[in-house]
Amino acid sequence: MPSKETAVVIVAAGRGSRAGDGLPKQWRDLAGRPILARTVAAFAGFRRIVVVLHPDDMADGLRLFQGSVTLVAGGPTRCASVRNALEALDPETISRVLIHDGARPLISAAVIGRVLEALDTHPAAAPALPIADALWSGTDGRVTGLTPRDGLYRAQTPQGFHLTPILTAHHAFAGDAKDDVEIALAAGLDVAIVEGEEENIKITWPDDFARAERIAKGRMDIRTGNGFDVHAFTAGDHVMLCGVKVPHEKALLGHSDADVGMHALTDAIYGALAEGDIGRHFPPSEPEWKGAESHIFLTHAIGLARQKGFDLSNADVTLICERPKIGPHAFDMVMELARIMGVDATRVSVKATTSERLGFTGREEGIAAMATVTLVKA
Ligand SMILES: Nc1ccn([C@@H]2O[C@H](COP(=O)(O)OP(=O)(O)OP(=O)(O)O)[C@@H](O)[C@H]2O)c(=O)n1
Ligand SMILES: C[C@](O)(CO)[C@H](O)COP(=O)(O)O
Repeated sequence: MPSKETAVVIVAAGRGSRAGDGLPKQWRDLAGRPILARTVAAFAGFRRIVVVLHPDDMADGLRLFQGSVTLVAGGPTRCASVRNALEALDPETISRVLIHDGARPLISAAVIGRVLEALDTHPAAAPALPIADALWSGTDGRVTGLTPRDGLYRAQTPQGFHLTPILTAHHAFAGDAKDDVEIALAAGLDVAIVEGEEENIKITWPDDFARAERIAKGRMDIRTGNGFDVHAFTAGDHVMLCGVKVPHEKALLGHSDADVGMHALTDAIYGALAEGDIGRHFPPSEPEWKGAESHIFLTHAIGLARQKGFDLSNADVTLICERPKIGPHAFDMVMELARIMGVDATRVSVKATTSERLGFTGREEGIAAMATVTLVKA
C-alpha cells in the first residue's frame, strides 16, 4: 500500500450573503488576487487539495486552478459541502484531512503546522483563540446578564481529523453543524485545541475585506534586482537581442547565443531572488549550454521566481550600442520577452541608448545591456 498522506478540503460553496453586494466573497479580489486563490496557495505544499464550489462556480474554478486541485460540487450547507468532499477522498491513500474555510485566506504555515502536529497524538485538532472581551447577554439594547468567559474559545480552521473517524462521524450526524469539531464531538472524538491567530480571520462582513487587505499588504514581499552584461562583436550577419534576430554586419560572441539583453534580464531576476546569476545555474564550463538559446535561461529564472511565489511586476531593459538601431525592433522585443515570461506586455520595457561614441560601445566593439526587475509576492 502507498504511504498515506494528508489531504486538504477547502470549502468555498457558500454565497457570502453577509458580505454585502457583489461577487460571492471567495471570488473577490484581495490585494491583487482572488481570495480563494490565496487560500488554496496557503496549502501549496499539499499534493491532494479538494476545493468545494457552488455548482454555478465550477467553470470559474476550472479556469482559476487549471486542474491543479480536485473540484467537488458543494451542498446547501457548509456541513453538506464538507461531506461531499470527504466522500471524494480515498481512505486507502489518505489518512488525515484538514478542513478549511475558503473565506480564511490569511491562514499561516505556523497554524497549519500546529494542527498537523496535534494530529500525531489526537484523532482531531483545531485552532482557536481565547476570548478577551467580556460576554454579555442583551435585550432591547440593554445588558441583561454576563456569561463567564473562562474556558470559552473562538473556533478557527483548518480543523484536522483522521479521515475514517470524521467520515463516519459525518455519516452518523443528523442535521446541521456550525463546524466539523461539533460533528467530531457528537461522535465522541477527542479534539485537541491548538493556538490560532488573530490574523486568521474569516471574511464574513463588508468591513472584513479592508481589514484582510491591510493584513495581506503588510505581508507583501517586494524584491528588486538588476543585471548587467556585455558581449563583444565578432564576424557575422545578425545579432540576437531580447529574443529577436536583428540583421547586422557583425555578430555577438558568446558561449550561448550571446543575447546580451536577455542575459541582463535573467540576471536581474536571479538577483531579486538572491539566487546568484546565469553562470551559477548554467555554467559556461558545461558544453551542454554552448550555443544555447537564451530563452532557456530566462524561462528558468522566471520559473524559479514563480516557484518561490513571486510574480513579475515589471521589467525594464536598456541596450547600449551605436548600432544596430534598436527602435524599429523594440516592440517585437517587448512582445517576445513578455511571451517567454508569461506576463502582459505592459509590464515589459525595452529601450536603447548610445554612449555618445565613447568607450567600447562607442567604438562599436560590443553591446552592453542593463536590466531592472521588480518581483512581488502578495
Ligand atoms: N453551503 C455552503 C456554505 C458555506 N460554505 C463555505 O463555508 C465557509 C464558511 O462559511 P461562511 O463564512 O458562512 O460562508 P457563506 O455561507 O458563503 O457566508 P454567508 O453565511 O454570509 O452567506 C465559507 O468558505 C463558505 O464558502 C460551503 O462550502 N458550502
Ligand atoms: C467553521 C467556522 O469558521 C469556525 O469558526 C465557523 O463555524 C463558520 O461559521 P459560519 O456561520 O458558517 O460562518
